[in-house]
Amino acid sequence: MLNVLSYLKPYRIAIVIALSLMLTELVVELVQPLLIAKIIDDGILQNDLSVIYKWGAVMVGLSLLAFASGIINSFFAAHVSQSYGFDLRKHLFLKVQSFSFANFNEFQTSSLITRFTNDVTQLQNTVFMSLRIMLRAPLLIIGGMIMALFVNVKLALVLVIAVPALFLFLIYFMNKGSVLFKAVQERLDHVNRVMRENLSGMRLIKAFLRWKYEVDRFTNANEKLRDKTINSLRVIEFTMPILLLVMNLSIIAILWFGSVEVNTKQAGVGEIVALVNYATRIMGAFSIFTFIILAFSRAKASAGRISDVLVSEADMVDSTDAIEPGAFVKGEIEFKNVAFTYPGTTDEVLHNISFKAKSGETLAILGATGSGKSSLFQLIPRLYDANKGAVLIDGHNVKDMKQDQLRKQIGYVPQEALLFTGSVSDNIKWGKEDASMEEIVEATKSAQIHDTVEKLPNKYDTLIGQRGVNLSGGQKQRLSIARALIRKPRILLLDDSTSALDLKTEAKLLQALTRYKCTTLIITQKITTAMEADNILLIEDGSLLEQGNHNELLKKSSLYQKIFVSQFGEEELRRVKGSN
Ligand SMILES: Nc1ncnc2c1ncn2[C@@H]1O[C@H](COP(=O)(O)OP(=O)(O)OP(=O)(O)O)[C@@H](O)[C@H]1O
Repeated sequence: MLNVLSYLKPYRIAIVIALSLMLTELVVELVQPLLIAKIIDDGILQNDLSVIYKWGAVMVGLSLLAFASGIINSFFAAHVSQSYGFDLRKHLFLKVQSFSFANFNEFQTSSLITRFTNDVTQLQNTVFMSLRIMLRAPLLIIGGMIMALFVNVKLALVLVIAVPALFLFLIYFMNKGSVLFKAVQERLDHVNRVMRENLSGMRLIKAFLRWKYEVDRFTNANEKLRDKTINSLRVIEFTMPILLLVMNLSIIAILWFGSVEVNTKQAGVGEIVALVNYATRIMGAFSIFTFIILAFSRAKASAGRISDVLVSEADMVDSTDAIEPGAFVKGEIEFKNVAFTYPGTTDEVLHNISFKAKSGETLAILGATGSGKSSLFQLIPRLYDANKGAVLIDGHNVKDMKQDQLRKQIGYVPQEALLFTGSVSDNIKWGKEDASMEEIVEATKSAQIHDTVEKLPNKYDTLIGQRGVNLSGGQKQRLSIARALIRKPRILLLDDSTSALDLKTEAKLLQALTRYKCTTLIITQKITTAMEADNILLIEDGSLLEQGNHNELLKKSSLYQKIFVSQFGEEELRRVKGSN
């Protein structure tokens, strides 16, 4: 909580001004009953009009002062709360950018979205309310009691007993509420998660006629959110009637004992009126306490959730003496006895992998689905760190390099071609912000997508829908390749990125890649692609089964022969072996 509140520091002057103005309003409110008592006792009961005029004018003047203070206070409260929300979102965003995938395992995406939006808004509103009314309520209660004691100590004892009891009662509910509202936010996370999965998988849902299942899943999550919220509100609900009961009983007690005091001339009517007035104001302040408990309980839960993200240590940070490979990287890749287990899991997915790809070479990686090919790729740009052994680039362990310098040298095309909302050229420039139109065209020509882009309605300015919905799978793949090529990387990683291309286009693409002279690693299922590579790695169940070029593997690897036969037939294998 303190961690999250520390973001208010830059606004301390504005906060002090807002609180001073709020205190001005409060003082006026506390003085009013005293003035009323004076007007009744010294003016009305004594038939002295001058007293009525004089204190009446003071009351009007003070009301105007409170009015002006209220308006200026609102201005500062809005400024502070909005700026605070802005800063929190910014710091959360920056923090999340520094996360490794291991960090991401800690927080689900839907939960992060709820924290960025709902939780920040909750805190922002609480800050606004605190500067406007929330702090005013407890101060009004305490100030009201003190003033009541000042007016008549004996009668004010009623309030001295009732108010602290109510305070303790409310604090108990506040703590209880905070636990319950944390659970509400978790349910909200769940609703967001279901909604997110549903919206991103809409095509699949329609194709598999799964909408009814999805509606049920959403209804279930929604019901759980409703029930939990109702449950939490229930705790808060009966605080209000109890408050009213206790305060009304206090007022009756003041009137009862007050009438005795007036009869015995130990108190004036004005004093009783002032005390009842203080009691009513205290009751008003207490009644907004229910709302305050609600807001603070939610804010406390939200602050905890935001704080969890902010204090979470990014586990992949550059060491202070990290090497800067800069532009000198040759692009030589070496894996030395590498083993890898995904964070938070126990099964090793890569075992003792060793291989080398010399600068400018092309290396194909073949293996069954789930054998660990993509996992191996992710260790090169350090999306994850190897648990054993070392991944070396130009002889340096990637763990010793500056991450951004390392990644600058790598063009990575992930298995799922992900595009962003924006134009075709925006998406390609994503790989190099300052790329010229010539560079864009050069990249798209190499990726064999230039002709297709030229046929789009607005060519390079054609807008791509969310995640590239208006493009075919092969078009998305080639645009992703163009995005990687525009950086002229020293290392190019293609994770099954040519799977949707026909053989002719793929051959042209591979030919074009040779011009880039980068070290290229291609995960592929196609023998035709592997044939073009200088070296082929055969991966099975996370182990490197065999390596060699096409001809070598055809001779020595039964698995490679099997893959070859599955794509070209027994006869072709016999023919090729015979001609070798
Ligand atoms: N983020 C993750 N957390 C935990 N385990 C994972 C994660 N990603 C993949 N795995 C597991 O690691 C193993 C290797 O997966 P990987 O994606 O590397 O295989 P692959 O050979 O690239 O498969 P495919 O050809 O289907 O893409 C699989 O058993 C998979 O379940």
